[in-house]
Amino acid sequence: MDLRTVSVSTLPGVGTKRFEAIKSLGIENIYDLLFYFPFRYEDMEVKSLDDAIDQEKILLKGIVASDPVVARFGYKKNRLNVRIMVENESIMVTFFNQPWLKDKFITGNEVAVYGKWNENRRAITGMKVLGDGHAQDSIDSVYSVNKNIHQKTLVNLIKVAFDKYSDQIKTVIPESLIEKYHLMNDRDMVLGMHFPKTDEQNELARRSAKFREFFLFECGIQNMKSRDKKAHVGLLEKYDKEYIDKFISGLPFELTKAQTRVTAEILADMNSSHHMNRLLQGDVGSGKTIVAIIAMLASVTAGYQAAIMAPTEILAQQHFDKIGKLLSPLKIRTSILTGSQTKKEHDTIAQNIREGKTNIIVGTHALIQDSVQFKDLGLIVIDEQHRFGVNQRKNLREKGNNPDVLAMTATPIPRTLAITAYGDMDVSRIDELPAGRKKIETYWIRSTKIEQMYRFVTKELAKKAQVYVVTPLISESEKIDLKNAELIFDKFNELFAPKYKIGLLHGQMPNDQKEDVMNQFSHQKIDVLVSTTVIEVGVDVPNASVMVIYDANRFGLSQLHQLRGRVGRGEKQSYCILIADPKNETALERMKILTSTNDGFVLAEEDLKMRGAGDVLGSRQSGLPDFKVGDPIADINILETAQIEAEALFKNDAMAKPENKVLKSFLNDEFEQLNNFD
Ligand SMILES: Nc1ncnc2c1ncn2[C@@H]1O[C@H](COP(=O)(O)OP(=O)(O)OP(=O)(O)O)[C@@H](O)[C@H]1O
Repeated sequence: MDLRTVSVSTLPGVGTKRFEAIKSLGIENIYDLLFYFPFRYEDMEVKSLDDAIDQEKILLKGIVASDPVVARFGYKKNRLNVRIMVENESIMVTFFNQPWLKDKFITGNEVAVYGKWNENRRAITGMKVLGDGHAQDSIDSVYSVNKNIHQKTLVNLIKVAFDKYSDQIKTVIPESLIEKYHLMNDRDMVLGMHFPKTDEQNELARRSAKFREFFLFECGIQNMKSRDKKAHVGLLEKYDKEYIDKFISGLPFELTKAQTRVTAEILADMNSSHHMNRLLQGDVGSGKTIVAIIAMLASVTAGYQAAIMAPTEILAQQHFDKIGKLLSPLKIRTSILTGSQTKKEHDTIAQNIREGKTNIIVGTHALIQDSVQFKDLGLIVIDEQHRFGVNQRKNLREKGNNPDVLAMTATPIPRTLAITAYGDMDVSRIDELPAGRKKIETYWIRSTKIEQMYRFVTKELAKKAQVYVVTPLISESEKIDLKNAELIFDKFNELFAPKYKIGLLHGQMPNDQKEDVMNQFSHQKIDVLVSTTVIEVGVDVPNASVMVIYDANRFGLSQLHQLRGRVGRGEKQSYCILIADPKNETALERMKILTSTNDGFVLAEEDLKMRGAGDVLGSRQSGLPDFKVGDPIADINILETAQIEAEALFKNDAMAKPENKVLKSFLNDEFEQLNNFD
């Protein structure tokens, strides 16, 4: 019997109202109910007073030493006080608003009270009382419920369902893996998750449930990947190899080995009939842009259009300028589409794109509007892909006839994210910087020492350095940020103008002004650029060599690394000065890590540990699925094992084996849902 086809409403005691209530938790059938696991457990082991920790929960056992007294206070409130003797000490027990518990305390009887310990008063605020005989050790499961349904009701329903259907719980994980990793079968796991008798039993059940959850997820990913590969649905972009080789040898610099390798990987994908879904990862300044340009040019030589979507207008403009410089001598027609163009401009550009008059289109998310239709889109490049939501990426993909996709990111991908969020993508990595780059020297100073920074900047300016000064995000409000940037701008003017030219850049400036300031900075007409974080990603001015970041503790590690990556992009020795007054250990730790390493990978791993995946990649856009039992960061080892096993299963076509029958039919039903995961 498939428990997913048996409705919870068939259980005794579940009428229409209760069924509705339970549905509000997302539970409809017996399978859902049995796999609705507790989100935490309360340790109900009796402890000694020596183990009691202030403000933490504890279960204490003792003899009732006084008659309970219920006192009323306030409006309809009451308090029950009773003393119990625990290890020869009289402990005060208080329960709020549960006067009926009075009957549980009979002088001279043994009781166990679970509650919050107050060290100062040697007292406990009770949450639960276990009477005589019940005070043995146990573990209590705690479920996430809502106002429609009580913990107790839910637990009872799970009990009833388990008693009736436990024989029908089929184990979906292949037997060989259960043995290899010493896991529980699904029936024992369900039992150990809901009603554990010992910590060991619960521990094993949890490990099994985590493996099961990760493994099924990874099977979904593998399935998607193998479908993409098998079905010849991708575009075959037969590009002109000779032309591309010539273009590469004509570049003003030689590609690094890593750039050459990833370019070959990408071109091979494009030149095959399977669909390319590739992630290009390379640390800040490693030279991803030129690789993307080569790929786009290849697509054009194959007779297709190519598009690149950037997260900000500044970046789109920068790409457009670079592409124009390199490709217009070759008569490649390029255009740029952003949100700030007039309707007339937009319409003309969109028409050229539709009619195939434009070969390469650079844009922001304006590219995904309905009014933009391509004639024959062959390749999409998505720059800083985590800045776009899953849907935005999907929309762009749907613009052509399943075009090849190249996503780029400078965020080094910690293992967790590589396995989960990007699991269905092939990954190319640029793991070296262009020759001649020097290590950026990073210093951290407290705001009281700000004069040191001014002195340093004075010295560097005298050496013709260009300086970025990034002002903090004081609040969510752009206005306040701006005011702050203006104050700092004034200060720099006071100190350095007119000898040096100071520029100001912020998000609220009209586009053409932003462009103008950026242009002046990149042509060395501005010496110091005071900016909000609009310059965070991608901005490329190789001559700039000093980065000053105010209130650095307000930024995440990955973000600081991105900002710092705006310098050290040429051959000059570059510096980064972080101004911060860390208020706690973690903040202090972050400053220390930044000054000690330039390795984006190390920083991203640390960031992930400190802040969680959602924050590192921008919440909800991380593409990380919502796991229920496992935590992709804390349980990375289980996740990796699950990934390896799922991959092996698909690689060897082992799915056809009889031992995987249950898994296969289970997944067949689940895949529909998993396929939506982009
Ligand atoms: N092989 C190379 N040799 C020398 N310079 C290079 C090479 N490849 C790229 N560059 C230059 O290095 C700088 C950084 O390259 P690019 O802007 O592509 O970096 P990126 O990987 O996109 O970094 P970010 O993620 O910070 O935007 C550019 O000025 C680019 O022209």
